[in-house]
Amino acid sequence: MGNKPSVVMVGLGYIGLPTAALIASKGIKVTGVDIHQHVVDTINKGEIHIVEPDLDGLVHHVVKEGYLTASTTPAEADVYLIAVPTPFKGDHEPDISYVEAATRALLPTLKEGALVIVESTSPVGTTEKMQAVIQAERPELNGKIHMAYCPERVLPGNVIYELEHNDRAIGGIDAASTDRAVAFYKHFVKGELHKTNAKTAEMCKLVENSSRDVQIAFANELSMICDEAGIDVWELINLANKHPRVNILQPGTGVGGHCIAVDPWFIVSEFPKQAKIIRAAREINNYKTEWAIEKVKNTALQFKIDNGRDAKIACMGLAFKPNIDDLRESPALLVTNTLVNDGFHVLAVEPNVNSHKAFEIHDMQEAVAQADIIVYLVAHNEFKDLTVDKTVIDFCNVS
Ligand SMILES: NC(=O)C1=CN([C@@H]2O[C@H](COP(=O)(O)OP(=O)(O)OC[C@H]3O[C@@H](n4cnc5c(N)ncnc54)[C@H](O)[C@@H]3O)[C@@H](O)[C@H]2O)C=CC1
Ligand SMILES: CC(=O)N[C@@H]1[C@@H](OP(=O)(O)OP(=O)(O)OC[C@H]2O[C@@H](n3ccc(=O)[nH]c3=O)[C@H](O)[C@@H]2O)O[C@H](C(=O)O)[C@@H](O)[C@@H]1O
Repeated sequence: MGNKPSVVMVGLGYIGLPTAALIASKGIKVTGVDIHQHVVDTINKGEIHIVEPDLDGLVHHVVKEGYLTASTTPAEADVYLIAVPTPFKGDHEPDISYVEAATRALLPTLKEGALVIVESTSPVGTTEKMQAVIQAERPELNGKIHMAYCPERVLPGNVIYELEHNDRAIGGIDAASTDRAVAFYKHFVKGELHKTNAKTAEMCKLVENSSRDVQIAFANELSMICDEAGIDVWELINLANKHPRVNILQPGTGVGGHCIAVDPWFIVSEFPKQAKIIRAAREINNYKTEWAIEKVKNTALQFKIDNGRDAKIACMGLAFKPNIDDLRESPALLVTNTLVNDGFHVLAVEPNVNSHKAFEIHDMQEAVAQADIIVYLVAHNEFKDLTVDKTVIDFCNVS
């Protein structure tokens, strides 16, 4: 490997594309690989298929300069990175079939001295399993390639900055692999690079997201206790956080997105007897969404008893968290969908999205004027300046 390695990035989604573009921006030749032809074609035009601030300019630049090209098949390279999906299947079992398919796709191009890095969030032991796949299919490379796991920690919406500046945990299958991977990340990461082994790095990623899930579950549990007790949970948390060693997170409509709501299950499914708090947190955060649905329904039914007609309910926000347009695994969307499907009169509002296949998206002011009940599901900035003199149900401290 010369000073600047050649790189293949397998998977060109929310993680793979920004990472490939950042590496390419350092003057390193990157081949991005994706199974979807339209993804490859879009990138080769210097355009992007996902929404992330500042990504379009970066991709346009590195494609134009010839440092990033996309393809449906891998080329031979010094370093291979894998950033394909790792969803769960069935009863919350991790599905590593995409990582295995990506690993198998690399097999024909692997050469002695190559470094293979898994970045996909993965259950503990995945990197060793992929090592076994390579050993079985290319036994002549045994002991002659390096492998490591390096999880991604970026926050959607701030990916380009965090990719470069976050610290990283890097765990090889052996010390030499760790050192190789650290040397590689030094080309484009300014954060500290912390050495460990593959299993610890795999668990580290799962633990980071589980820790946040547990902390949010505590806040959500408090919100339901306070509702029963007639206490303002936001005031309570604010007061409790004045303690020098207390830092409670914010309750909401539930926990969404395709990571924090997924990754803790990878620990629970592998360690079902031990992972009691982690499982409880997942259940509490899911229950918070059901609880919210019941609360809205009960308020609407009481409105009907009092007024002799159906309530018009403005559902304020559909995204999985504030100030983004991402609706994946969104508790707010689940609340809105459930109310619509159960026959309630819903006016859906989402300032960051123009249209939705299941229902009309209403103008914010128009919905507030028309509605009888205003339900704040996501704390979008746009909602904070609204003046509302109707019944308000606020799950996210907007009002
Ligand atoms: N999106 C996020 O904010 C974060 C995601 N992660 C993890 O990173 C991994 C990737 O996630 P995203 O980039 O969000 O997923 P994504 O769904 O946006 O992108 C994955 C890409 O991989 C492609 N792909 C699937 N199988 C392939 C194969 N065999 N060969 C080549 N390409 C293939 C898909 O077509 C897709 O374009 C997951 O494990 C996720 O949990 C980790 C931290 C943050
Ligand atoms: C430990 C951690 O902060 N992980 C990050 C997380 O990104 P994500 O955008 O999913 O996290 P988030 O901002 O906490 O939002 C998750 C969900 O939790 C909710 N949420 C968040 C904080 C809070 O106090 N209360 C609350 O209810 C949000 O509304 C949202 O529905 O998961 C990412 C991932 O793994 O994909 C990871 O890279 C990010 O660094």
